[in-house]
Amino acid sequence: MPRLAISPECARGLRALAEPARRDVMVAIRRFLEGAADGPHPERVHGARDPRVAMLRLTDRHHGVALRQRDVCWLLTVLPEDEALAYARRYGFGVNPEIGVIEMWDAEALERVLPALRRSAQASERRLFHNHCDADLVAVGVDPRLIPYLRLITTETALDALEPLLPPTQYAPLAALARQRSLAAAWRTLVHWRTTVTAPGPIDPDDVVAALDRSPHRAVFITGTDHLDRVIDAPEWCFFLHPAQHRLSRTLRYDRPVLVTGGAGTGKTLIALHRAAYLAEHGSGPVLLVTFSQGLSGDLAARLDELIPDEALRKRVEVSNVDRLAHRIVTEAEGRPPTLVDAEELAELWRDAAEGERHSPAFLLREWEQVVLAQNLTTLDEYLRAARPGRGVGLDATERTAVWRTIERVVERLRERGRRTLLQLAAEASVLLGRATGDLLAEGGPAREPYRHIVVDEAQDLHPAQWRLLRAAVPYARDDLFIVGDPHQRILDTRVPLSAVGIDAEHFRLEVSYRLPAEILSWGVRLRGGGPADGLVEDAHGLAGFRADQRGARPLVQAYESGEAELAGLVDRLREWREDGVPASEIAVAARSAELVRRAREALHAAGLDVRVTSLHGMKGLEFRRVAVIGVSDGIVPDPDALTPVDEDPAARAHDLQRERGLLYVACTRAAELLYVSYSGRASPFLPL
Ligand SMILES: Nc1ncnc2c1ncn2[C@@H]1O[C@H](COP(=O)(O)OP(=O)(O)OP(=O)(O)O)[C@@H](O)[C@H]1O
Repeated sequence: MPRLAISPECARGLRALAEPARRDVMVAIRRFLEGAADGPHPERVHGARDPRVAMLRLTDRHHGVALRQRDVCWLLTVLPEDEALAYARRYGFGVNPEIGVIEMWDAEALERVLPALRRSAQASERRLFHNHCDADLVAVGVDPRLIPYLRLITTETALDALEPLLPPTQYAPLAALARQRSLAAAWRTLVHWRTTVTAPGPIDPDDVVAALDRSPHRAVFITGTDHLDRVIDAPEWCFFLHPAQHRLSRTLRYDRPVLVTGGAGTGKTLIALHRAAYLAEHGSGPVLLVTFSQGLSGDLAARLDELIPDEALRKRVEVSNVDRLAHRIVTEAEGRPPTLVDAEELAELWRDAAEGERHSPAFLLREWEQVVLAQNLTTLDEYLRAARPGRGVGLDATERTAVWRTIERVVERLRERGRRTLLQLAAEASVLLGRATGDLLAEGGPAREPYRHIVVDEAQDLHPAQWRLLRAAVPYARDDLFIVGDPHQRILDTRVPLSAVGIDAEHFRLEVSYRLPAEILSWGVRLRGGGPADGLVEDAHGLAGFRADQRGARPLVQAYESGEAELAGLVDRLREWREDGVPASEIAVAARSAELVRRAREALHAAGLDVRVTSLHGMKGLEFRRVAVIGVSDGIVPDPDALTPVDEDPAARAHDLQRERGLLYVACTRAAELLYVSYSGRASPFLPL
């Protein structure tokens, strides 16, 4: 029986085929897979650059192009006959001598540029790689067949011009070698492309099958006809992970908690989903996949359904958000659901309590959440001795005592009314779990943590009380916590390093955004400011190195005379997008103020444009092809009501500004294709010039 592997390009092409051609092609591929005597057979292609290239006559019109070795056929594409023939003759194939992954390059185009390379080499004495012998180049993974071309290259610009013709695993080390002139730097670029943690064993450059096994981002081996249908029908991210994504999500075991950070669109959520799926299959108990909000957990659950079609396996993963988890644990312990206080009532309680006090209600609320609840302080004595990280105004012992008394009054009022905040619930739930575990451990019984593995998405916004809850909900054991997040996308005030909540995590960083075109990414980085963002990790990194592989349109920033003109401009813009054929579900509009959200919704609804219109907060974690962010005007962004007065607490104000900036950055980086930003009057001070 032949073995079939499918490339992501092939899966994409098959998905795009119109019916009935698609159905007929799929029937033929199934027959090939089943080894049917009258099914398609690989045929040699005359004039192919690689003798292993074969053609499969799938239907009268469509032919498959494959690379064949032994019983394996790696199906690269399905095209009309002429195009398939041209494709088959065009590409060269190899196995990276250093990391053993499969490589494919545009050999025909390279041959076409050869005369130009020769001419420029004749005109210049300089050779870009003159310092490196052939063995050096092979040591950083260069295919020996490409070396004659490299010897003609005179400048970095000439090398960059060849990038589209070379496999990325050839271009990346060469570019590093040209820029940094160091073999170690060149070699390091290759490590990103390894799909396993450990280096592969000896590499046979002629063994295509072994190379395909090492390249799950380029080839999925099909196990049967049902699997074939799934690989073609499911979204690409379900089967084809980029090497770092694959490596991180499918590592056999982690002995310590893991933290993966990376900029917008680097695939953190996909990694979290794949890790959860991996743990469902290979882990040793119930898995919790947890995120920040209820809306996001709904989205995660739907994506996990796509990733794990097997119902029994899917049931091993519970998808939730931290608030819901806390609520459930408290409900179970108390036998009835706790009553939550709403924001208005809480604000009123703080207003009453602060009357006649030195500090404002907002200051006191922050002190409660960021110092008292964050450190789980339960007595005045503990509070008097506590550090107050992130708080800009010092408090002496007398002031602390007064603040503590005020906080106590509010907590007491809440207790009297039988109401609690979500953070209080998280704190109580972690105590409840700790108690259960402690008791059982004391008896020498099994641990009572409800989960064996926890995977956390959007980790940057979790409060220390929530971290304590998660820590208490899973035993200290291998593969306990797998955490993904981006400190630059923080939209709340928590900036806690994991080490401060007892999580000693091994840290990995992702650098390539697969969502953003380079133009939106670099604009976004200017908006956000590339400096380090604190939280999650102790040694905060900036956004240096964060990059995108794809190019696209620059963000369009549009100024208007008035709010009305801005809304009219939005309606025109969205009409255009719909006329371009973009489905309404792939468009989102966001604004900072609830009033603007309401007005935009009305204007768009009246124009028959029913797209998602939401607050900047509501954009967190989502993705759309086209995004419009409106009302990015001075006086709206940052929201003046969300800023602490500078004379009250300058540090808190600086944090507020950073949070508001992060919020705008999050909304703008949801756009995978086009970003439109508008304002009326003066532009927001956050907008890059
Ligand atoms: N392996 C992949 N296959 C297909 N698409 C991918 C892959 N990796 C990333 N992408 C694209 O990049 C997008 C971003 O992935 P994901 O949402 O996991 O990133 P993220 O790092 O969680 O983003 P953010 O932090 O901005 O929410 C995906 O929705 C998808 O469009």
